[in-house]
Amino acid sequence: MAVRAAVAGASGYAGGELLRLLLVHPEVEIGALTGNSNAGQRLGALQPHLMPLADRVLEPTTAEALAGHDVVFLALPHGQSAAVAEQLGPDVLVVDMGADFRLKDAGDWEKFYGSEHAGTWPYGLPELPGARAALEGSKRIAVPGCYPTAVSLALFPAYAAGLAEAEAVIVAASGTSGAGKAAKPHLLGSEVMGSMSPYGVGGVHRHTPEMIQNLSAAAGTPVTVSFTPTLAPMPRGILATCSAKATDGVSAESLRAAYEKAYADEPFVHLLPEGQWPATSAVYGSNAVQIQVAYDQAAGRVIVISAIDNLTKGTAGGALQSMNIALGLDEATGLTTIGVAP
Ligand SMILES: NC(=O)C1=CN([C@@H]2O[C@H](COP(=O)(O)OP(=O)(O)OC[C@H]3O[C@@H](n4cnc5c(N)ncnc54)[C@H](OP(=O)(O)O)[C@@H]3O)[C@@H](O)[C@H]2O)C=CC1
Ligand SMILES: CC(=O)N[C@@H](CCC(=O)OP(=O)(O)O)C(=O)O
Repeated sequence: MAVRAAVAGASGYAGGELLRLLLVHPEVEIGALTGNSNAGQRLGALQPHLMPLADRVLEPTTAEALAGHDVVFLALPHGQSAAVAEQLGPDVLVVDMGADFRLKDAGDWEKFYGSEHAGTWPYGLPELPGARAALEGSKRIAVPGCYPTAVSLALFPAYAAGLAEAEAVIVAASGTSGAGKAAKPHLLGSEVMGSMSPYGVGGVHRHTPEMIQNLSAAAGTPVTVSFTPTLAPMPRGILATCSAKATDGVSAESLRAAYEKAYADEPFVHLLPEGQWPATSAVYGSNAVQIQVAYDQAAGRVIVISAIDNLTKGTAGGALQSMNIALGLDEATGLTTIGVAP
């Protein structure tokens, strides 16, 4: 019997990417599609690439519209999910692609998001230690942020293997779709084209506590994170350059061995052959993660570089991968590691 899925926020980038994937998921039937300011519009006018759904009309995002489904995906701005989720009942699988339920520490939430903490749900990054067990059979899933996905997958094996000191420095570039569809002055084509620029500098980006949460759990001790995001002139993709001081005795061989072991059986994470470097173009439109490691002996630092598609593994693909686990389906159902190139 098909899994009936509703998508709230179907007019946005994350909702659109999710629908692109759901349309080819063999176990899913697409139910209600909701929006906010675009309620009443044809989906074809908003997401012209989703041809089979072109004549579907968006409903307002209400509990009534989302009732009667096995799975409800919430692709809403952060702060909007809790009020919707609490009306959906405990038997529906609710997958929140926003930030509302990712953080464990209410103080962190209040500091970085400026509102009351709604709670903490099982975290939808299956590759992290213990994450799959928490997702199996769960009726609630918090999908990670796009940067924390790229950064946590890059660095957690080094921390879990005791190869990195508890301080990480991360500079990551994101494509502009990471910021959503709503018009913002710094995202105008004339500002973004042909230019790269930093934002959220100095420990203020709201993904910082999420990275700290994941890396500290892997290290078993608090890890400090200095995170600098940058905006790149491309529609999709994240390239994260992550480093940490190496612990005593680390070698290029021990570093590589730790990553080979961590990712040997992961269907979506590819530790690249030595000499090959991650590229956003190689993961475009796919759920794949490319990783490469290096030991900078002179600086005594572990360097790990990861590439993901922010809309796929960074949100909609990760959401679907976690849904598959929660429902007892094969984890890779409906997902591909095949990118679009050139
Ligand atoms: N873009 C990305 O790469 C990633 C996004 N996410 C998260 O996914 C969520 C959606 O992001 P994204 O798709 O990029 O954003 P968009 O701005 O592209 O889309 C936002 C969606 O939410 C709807 N919406 C806006 N305000 C409200 C409201 N008050 N109540 C109900 N619905 C509302 C919009 O409807 P309408 O258009 O009809 O007004 C639209 O469907 C966010 O929480 C984001 O942080 C997570 C990881 C990566
Ligand atoms: C390029 C860009 O602006 N990216 C967004 C991250 C998108 C995301 O993952 O947001 P949520 O945590 O709200 O889900 C940002 O830096 O705010």
